Amino acid sequence: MRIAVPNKGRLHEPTIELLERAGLHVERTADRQLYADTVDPDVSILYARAADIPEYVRDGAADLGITGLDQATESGGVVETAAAADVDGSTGGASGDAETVDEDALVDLLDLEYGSCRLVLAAPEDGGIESVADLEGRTVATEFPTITRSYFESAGVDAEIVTVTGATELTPHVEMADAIVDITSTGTTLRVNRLAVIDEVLDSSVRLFARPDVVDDAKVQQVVTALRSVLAAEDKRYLMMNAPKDELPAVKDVLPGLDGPTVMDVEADENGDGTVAVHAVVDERDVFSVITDLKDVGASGILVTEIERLVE
Ligand SMILES: Nc1ncnc2c1ncn2[C@@H]1O[C@H](COP(=O)(O)OP(=O)(O)OP(=O)(O)O)[C@@H](O)[C@H]1O
Ligand SMILES: O=P(O)(O)OC[C@H]1O[C@H](OP(=O)(O)OP(=O)(O)O)[C@H](O)[C@@H]1O
Ligand SMILES: [Mg+2]
Repeated sequence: MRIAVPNKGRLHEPTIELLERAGLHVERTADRQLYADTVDPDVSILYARAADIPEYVRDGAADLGITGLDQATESGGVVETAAAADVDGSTGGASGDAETVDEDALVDLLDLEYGSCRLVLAAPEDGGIESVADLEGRTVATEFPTITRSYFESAGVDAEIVTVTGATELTPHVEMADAIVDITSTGTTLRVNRLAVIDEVLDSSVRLFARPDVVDDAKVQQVVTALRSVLAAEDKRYLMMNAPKDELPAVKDVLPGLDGPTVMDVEADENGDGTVAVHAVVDERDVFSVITDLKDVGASGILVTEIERLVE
């Protein structure tokens, strides 16, 4: 099984890092390599441009692809979520309507939660363009012509779309366009170029994509489980502590845990006064208050550690 991943650009490093954390160690060879093996002999990596990855998956050059939702949407074909594509056969209703399933669709298996950005319609500040309707008969420059065309179609506005390959923000200032559809994340580039957001076109983040025919493949499911376990662990912490046995109910009240805390006898409890060790998984954002509450009920020696992966 082959996974297409970005060969360079801002998505390359975080993608390799995620695969590593998921236990799919990528073998490093020459810098300009096309393929790499992983620790799993059945899984290899194909390096490609972020924008080309959806096509590689559709064509069968790769089975899975990791890239931005914006890129998958731009490359054509409807992008279905795993549930909407009815991949596990358990969902019914409207999603089961075969006529709505596009042959070219890629299945959006998992939101990998990085590379977050927004595709927005933006126009010069104080330039008189305040809504999409103001662009009737005007020109819009973008690196995303497919998405932009369908956005204007749904808005019922007839605008001319000009395709550029970068530095889109410059085009309104050289009279090439009246507005742009471009990516923004921090908003710095728009601000520097005195452009104001008129409308949101698409919310994007990096996803794991698959062709519909490989979704039920056992290896694909293993990759999904491995990647999901990294995401699940990200905002959790593992807490270990000692607590007096008779305070256990109070300790358990403080620790919502996944399946409640694990409680173990402590060998060093020589005088048998009933000290136990308690381990639990806690939401990262709750750690601060949970520790205060634990100390109040007599817990001591509290350790907080990060979790590498959490397979549920
Ligand atoms: N601020 C941002 N600007 C551009 N892309 C972003 C941003 N934040 C997240 N992304 C995601 O990264 C993708 C761009 O990947 P790409 O490989 O083109 O990276 P890049 O760093 O822009 O490289 P290049 O030098 O080729 O432009 C976008 O399609 C989007 O999914
Ligand atoms: O909201 P911001 O944080 O400012 O990010 C948005 C900018 O970043 C991207 O450009 P990139 O750096 O990829 O350069 P490029 O145009 O050469 O692709 C994108 O095309 C915007 O111009
Ligand atoms: Mg770029």
